[in-house]
Amino acid sequence: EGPIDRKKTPDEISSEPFPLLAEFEWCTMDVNDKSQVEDIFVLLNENYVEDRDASFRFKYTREFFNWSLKPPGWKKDWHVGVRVRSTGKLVAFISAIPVNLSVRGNVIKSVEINFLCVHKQLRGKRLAPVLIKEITRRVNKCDIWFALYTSGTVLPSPVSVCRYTHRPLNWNKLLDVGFVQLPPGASKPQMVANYTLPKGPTTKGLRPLKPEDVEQAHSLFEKYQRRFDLVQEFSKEEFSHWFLGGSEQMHATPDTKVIYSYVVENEHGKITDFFSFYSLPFTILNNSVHKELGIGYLFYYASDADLIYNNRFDPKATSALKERLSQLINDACILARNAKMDVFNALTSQDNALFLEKLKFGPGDGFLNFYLFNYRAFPITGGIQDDQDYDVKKRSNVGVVML
Ligand SMILES: Cc1c(C(=O)c2nccn2C)oc2cccc(OCCCNCc3cccnc3)c12
Repeated sequence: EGPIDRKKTPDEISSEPFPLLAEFEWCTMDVNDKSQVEDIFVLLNENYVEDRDASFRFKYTREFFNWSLKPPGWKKDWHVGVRVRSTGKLVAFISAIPVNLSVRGNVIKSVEINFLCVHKQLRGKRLAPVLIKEITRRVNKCDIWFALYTSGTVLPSPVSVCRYTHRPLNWNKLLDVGFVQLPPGASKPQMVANYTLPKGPTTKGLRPLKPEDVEQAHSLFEKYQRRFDLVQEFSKEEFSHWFLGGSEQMHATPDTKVIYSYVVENEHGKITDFFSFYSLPFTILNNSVHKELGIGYLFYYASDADLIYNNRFDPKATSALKERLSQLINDACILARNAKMDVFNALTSQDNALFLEKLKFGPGDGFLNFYLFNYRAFPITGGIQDDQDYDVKKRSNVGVVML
C-alpha cells in the first residue's frame, strides 16, 4: 500500500494550462461572485448526473455550492471552468477541495474531486479527461499528489464500492414518480402505514448542533472515526464548516437549508451522540405533477455507545451500538420527513449495516465506487456481500461520505 508515482516536486509540473480545443478557454471560477455560482448552478442543473432511466437529475442548489466548495483551505484555482471563447458560456466544470485522508492509518494530504460536468452537447469530445488533467496539474502545483473521488460508473480499480439504500418517507409521492412500485398483494394504505413515522424525534436530549458543542462533538467524532480504514480527518474548523455550514447555513430558511446536524446531550451536559444529513433534491424530469423529489442523505455521525468496549465486533458492543444508532437514525428520518423530504438515502458504508434493515431502508439499484488517485490500497469493504447484496452482518470500513 502506498503512493504509485515517484515523489515529485511542484517545479517539475508545467505552469502552462493544459491545451484546449481552440473554441474553448479555461476560466477559474470565483465562487464568491454570485453570478459565477449561478453559472455553475445552471450548468449542473441542466447537465449533471441523472439516474439510469433519465427520470431524475441532481439539483445541487446555490447554497449547496456555497457550502461544499468553500471548506477551510479552499482555493479559487481549484474551481475550474471551461467557457466557449466566442460567447463566454460555461460548458464544463470540475472542482477540488483539500482533505486530510487517512488510509489504514496513513495520513495523506489529498483533494476530493467533485462536480465534474460537461455540457450534454459537448459529450464525446474528450473534454472530461482534459478537465481531470488540468485540475491534477493545478493541485500538483500546490504539492498535493493524491485525490479521492467517487463515481456511479465503474472505472479502473475502485478501493471500495457501496450500495445505495433508500428509506421512503412520502411513499405516495415516490409511487407517483415511479421510484417505488406497489408490491403484488399489497395496498397503498398498507404501504403508507408501513413507512409512517412518529410526529417528532423520540431520543431524549436530542437537539440541533450549536457552535458551543463543536469542542465535544468534534472530539466524540474523532474517536468514533478511528474504527474505519478510509476516513477524512477533520480539524475543529473543518468540523464547524461541514456540520454548522457557516453563517449562511446557521440562518438558513427551510428552502435554503442544506446541512442538518444534531447532538444528544445527556443529563450531565455530555454530548454522547451526533448525526447529520444533507438536503440534495432531484429534479423530476418526466412528471407533470411533481417537479422535485426532496432527498435527505445520511452524512456523518458518531456515538459513544460502543466506545467503552475495545472491540467494535464484540457482540455486546455491536448490540449496544445497533440499538443506539437505530434510535438516532430513525430520528434523522423523522426530521428529514419534517423538512419535507420524500426519501432518506444512505450507503452501506460506516456502521450503517447495523440499522438499515430495521429502519426499513431498501436496497437501491445503484452502487457508489470510491477511487484513490496515485495511491495503491488493498480493497476496503463497503458493507456489501460478494453477491452485491447488503446484509446486516457485513459492516464496512469506509468512513468517508462524499457529497
Ligand atoms: C445518488 C443516489 C441515489 C439515487 O440515485 C436516487 N435516490 C432516490 C432516487 N434515486 C434515483 O440513491 C442513493 C442512495 C445513497 C447514496 C446516493 O448517492 C451518494 C452521493 C452521490 N454523490 C453524487 C454522485 C453520485 C454518482 C455519480 N456522481 C455523483 C444515492
